[in-house]
Formats: sequence, C-alpha cells, structure tokens
Amino acid sequence: MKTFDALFGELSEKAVSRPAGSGTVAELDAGVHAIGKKIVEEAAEVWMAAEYQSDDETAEEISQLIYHLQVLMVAKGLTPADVYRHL
Ligand SMILES: N=c1c2ncn([C@@H]3O[C@H](COP(=O)(O)OP(=O)(O)OP(=O)(O)O)[C@@H](O)[C@H]3O)c2ncn1[C@@H]1O[C@H](COP(=O)(O)O)[C@@H](O)[C@H]1O
Repeated sequence: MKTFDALFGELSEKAVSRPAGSGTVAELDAGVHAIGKKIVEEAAEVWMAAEYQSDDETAEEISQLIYHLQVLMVAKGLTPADVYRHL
C-alpha cells in the first residue's frame, strides 16, 4: 500500500526523470493554474462522493485529491515537511 510520503517521492523523482507517458509530467508542464483547477474539481468530487456515493468511492476521490495536491507541491517546490509543520 502506497503512503503519502511514498507517492510524494515517486512524483518528485518523475518530475526530474520525466518519463514518457507520465501524467504527472504532463500536469506539471500544464502549470500551477491548471493544477489548481484540477484540485478544485477533485475537491468537489470528494464532496459529492461523501454526500451521495459509497465510502469506497469517497476514499478513491480523496486519493485523487491528495495526488493533485502533491503535484502542486512538486510544482511549487514544497515538501511534506513544509506542510506537516502546519498540522
Ligand atoms: N495516484 C495517482 C492519481 N490520482 C489521480 N490521478 C489523475 O487524475 C485523474 C483523475 O481525474 P478524474 O477523475 O477527473 O478523471 P478524468 O476526468 O478521466 O481525468 P482527466 O481527463 O482530467 O485526465 C486520472 O485520470 C489521473 O490522470 C492520478 N495519476 C497518477 N497517480 C499516481 O501517480 C504516480 C505517477 O503517475 P504517472 O505520472 O502517470 O506515471 C503513479 O503511482 C500513479 O498511480
């Protein structure tokens, strides 16, 4: 099972190695504005799933929101430690 930190390590590595076909690389290239729109979209999907869909579907939407938040972190050069210190 992948953890928050493990996914962040994977995305950070892909940002450097830029493998062909990586959705992360494409999203990073799209820029902060596009990533931000994706975050808003995924947050709405989390909300709708929590109200109207199953717990498993809600968990999946939450995972996608976390993924796009991590892509934004990589785009901005932020680390998990930068976030954790505010928790
Ligand atoms: N965890 C994720 C992940 N969660 C969500 N997503 C992306 O977010 C999209 C989900 O958004 P939607 O539900 O809106 O689906 P969609 O409308 O079909 O998406 P788009 O049309 O907007 O692309 C998916 O299509 C993926 O592009 C993810 N993409 C990648 N990962 C993981 O990130 C790692 C690196 O992935 P790559 O960079 O693609 O190799 C791998 O471990 C992946 O499992």
